Amino acid sequence: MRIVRGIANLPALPLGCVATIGTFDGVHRGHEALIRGLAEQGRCMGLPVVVALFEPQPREYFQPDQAPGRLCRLREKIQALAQLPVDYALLLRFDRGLAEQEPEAFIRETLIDGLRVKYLVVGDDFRFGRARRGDFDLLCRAGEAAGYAVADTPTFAMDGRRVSSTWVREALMSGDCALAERLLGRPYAVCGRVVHGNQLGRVLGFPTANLALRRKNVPVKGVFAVTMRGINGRELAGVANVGQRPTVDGGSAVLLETHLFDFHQDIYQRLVEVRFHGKLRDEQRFSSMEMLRAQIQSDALAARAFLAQRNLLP
Ligand SMILES: Cc1cc2nc3c(=O)[nH]c(=O)nc-3n(C[C@H](O)[C@H](O)[C@H](O)COP(=O)(O)O)c2cc1C
Ligand SMILES: Nc1ncnc2c1ncn2[C@@H]1O[C@H](COP(=O)(O)OP(=O)(O)OP(=O)(O)O)[C@@H](O)[C@H]1O
Repeated sequence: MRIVRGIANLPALPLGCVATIGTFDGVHRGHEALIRGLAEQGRCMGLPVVVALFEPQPREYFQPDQAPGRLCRLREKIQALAQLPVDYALLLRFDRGLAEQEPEAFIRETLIDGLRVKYLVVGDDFRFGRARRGDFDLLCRAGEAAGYAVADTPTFAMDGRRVSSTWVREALMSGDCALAERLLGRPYAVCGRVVHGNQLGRVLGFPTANLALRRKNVPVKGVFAVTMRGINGRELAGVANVGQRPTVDGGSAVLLETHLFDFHQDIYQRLVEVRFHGKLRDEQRFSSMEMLRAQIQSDALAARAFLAQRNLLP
């Protein structure tokens, strides 16, 4: 899969392509089904598969303070798309120019002249262009004139509900990691670099690898049984807290802190992935460090038991 920043950087696609456009937050099983269907069409037509992504996500552009916590950063989204049959991930910068572009101009410049799209798949609720005036019907009408086909996606549902990024967020907020995993097709995970904390963890007896979350809003909060990938080629087990550490007045930044079991290496600066398997409790403010320490100790035992049950303890 090639990553292309902006339509101007797309290599010439002489025969055109099959394409889809969207937010794709989390790259869940609904997205996967759509992309696999698109790739099948691409194979039949002998055309490459393009997934066009808006970045930032449109809701983040329009409502920066109210947009829901995103499930993944761009880097993770690209990693997940790279596991699917996608030839090009096209990043469309969602800025004022794009938000205010007339939908007809978007169709002409991006879809027809840029992508030379021959087959486009979007949800029938897809809206785009100035004042969200562009819709499925407009895409179809323009397609008839320009010679591309438009299809909407058959809904991919589980337990009678359409799988969506919103549902994955709801599952995580309610602490249901198992449901999030079913909807995503893999455990919910956060990637990042290990940064320095204030070294209190060692004093507490529970050193932690800290990841700065660099987002205002995260869809997970509280204490979890986790595993970590990216160190020594193994999956390490641990217990993690996502929060603001009210007991030690951790400030306003949300941190993901992971205590790995039976592990004593220096991993500062390492790029790791933390996978969330089960929620143990909400973060709390304790009246003493000793109470916090005792609680973390019982969290660690609970996490070990939880992971052992799922064969995730090395
Ligand atoms: C499993 C676990 C659970 C935690 N739970 C809480 C909590 O409920 N309340 C809180 O204020 N801090 C909690 N913490 C955060 C600790 O306050 C933090 O790890 C400690 O202050 C060390 O910070 P440092 O890494 O910056 O040195 C938790 C940490 C871990 C690893
Ligand atoms: N469950 C699904 N079945 C089929 N197509 C889907 C499904 N979920 C999303 N899509 C399609 O994938 C594309 C990208 O979806 P997008 O990420 O915008 O929506 P979403 O996952 O429903 O997120 P949200 O919950 O934020 O609305 C769209 O064309 C959308 O219609």
